[in-house]
This record gives sequence, C-alpha cells and structure tokens, in this order.
Amino acid sequence: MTSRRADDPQRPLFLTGMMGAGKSTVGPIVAGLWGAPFIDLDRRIERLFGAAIPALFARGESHFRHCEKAALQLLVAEPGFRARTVVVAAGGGLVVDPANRALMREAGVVYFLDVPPAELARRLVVTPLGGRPLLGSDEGAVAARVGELLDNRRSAYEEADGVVDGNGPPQDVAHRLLTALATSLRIL
Ligand SMILES: Nc1ncnc2c1ncn2[C@@H]1O[C@H](COP(=O)(O)OP(=O)(O)OP(=O)(O)O)[C@@H](O)[C@H]1O
Ligand SMILES: O=C(O)C1=C[C@@H](O)[C@@H](O)[C@H](O)C1
Ligand SMILES: [Mg+2]
Repeated sequence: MTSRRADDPQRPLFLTGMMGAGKSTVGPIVAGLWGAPFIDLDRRIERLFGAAIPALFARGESHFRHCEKAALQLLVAEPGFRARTVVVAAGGGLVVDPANRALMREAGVVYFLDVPPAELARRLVVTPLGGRPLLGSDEGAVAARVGELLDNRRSAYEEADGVVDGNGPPQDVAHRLLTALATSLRIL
C-alpha cells in the first residue's frame, strides 16, 4: 500500500531527521506518490527572512532557531493547514525545541527518517558543506560532528509518531514511509 486512500484522514506529514537523512530528497517523492504538495521548511525560512541559511547562522545559531520556529508557527497557522494533505521537510534541528515537537505532533503526523551516522557522513561529504553551517568546513570532522549531534538529538527525534529506516534508494525509503504512514493515518 503506497498511495493515499480516498477515505484516509487529511493530515500534514512532517519529516524529521538529521542533516543528510533525506528529508528534502524523499519528501518530494512521497508527496508525488501521495498526490500532495511538498514544502521544504528550510526554503520557507530563507524566503521569509530574505537570507540563505548560512547567512542566518552567521547572526548566531539562536537567531536561526528563532527564524525556524517562526516559520513553523506561520505554516501551521495557515487556514486549514491541519486538515491538508501536505508533506513538510522539517529542518534537521527543529525537533530540539520541545515546543516545536509538540506543535508538529499537534498539527500533523511526524515521522523520523533514521539513518546511521556513517551513512549520513558519507552522503554529506559529497554535498557542499557551506549550506550546513553546523558541520563546519572540515570534511574530515563531519562524521564525528554528525555522530555527536545525533547522540544529543536521538531522544527528540524518537518522540515521533513513527520511525522509518532511511537507508537505501530514495524511492524505496519513500515507499517504506508510505506503508508505515498508511497505518498511522487509519488509527488516528
Ligand atoms: N536515500 C538516500 N540514498 C543516498 N543518498 C541520499 C539519500 N537521501 C538523500 N541522499 C543524498 O544525501 C544528501 C542530503 O540529502 P537531503 O538534502 O535530502 O537531506 P536532508 O535530510 O534534507 O538534510 P538537511 O537537514 O541538511 O536539509 C543529498 O546529496 C542527497 O542526494
Ligand atoms: O540539523 C540542523 O540543525 C540543521 C539542519 C538543516 O535542515 C538546516 O535547518 C540547518 O542547516 C540546521
Ligand atoms: Mg533538507
């Protein structure tokens, strides 16, 4: 079962997980299979605040966290949002703030894309590091940094409606996610 049934409740899906987990890659595939729009919250933040993520981080991480919290609150406050079928890629660190976790779970269904640190690092070193300021600029240090962040965040990520193994080709992850989600939606 990988498509939405007509009688499934309409709920937003929030994808969470570490940098490199595939939220921005798998999200549009899921949205396509589900017949739903896709929203990347990181891109929303950039549009709302008129600056790229590294520039927002350059004003301090707490400034960026304030912007991402505001972007989430504005999205969720859009009329009818809670009753929409929409796929949202959350920023990797959005779950760290308990109020953000609570808001996502109240407004929709939250799934954690779980990928081991070694695989995250493998994916991240082949993408430009400048776009992910928390990783720094030293490729050799990415694996350790990712492992440390995941250790600190794991319990927050696990406070989700479901956890999906994010290993393997993005199409496979998307189908895995939709199979799990179908069950979540029917027991709402
Ligand atoms: N399932 C996958 N298998 C292999 N590579 C992948 C997979 N998913 C994503 N990637 C690759 O990993 C990199 C990061 O993926 P993506 O941008 O989707 O991560 P993200 O979870 O959105 O991270 P961020 O929180 O930093 O936005 C990209 O180069 C992407 O092509
Ligand atoms: O894991 C994180 O803290 C981040 C992940 C990205 O999605 C961006 O939101 C930003 O680079 C911070
Ligand atoms: Mg992303």
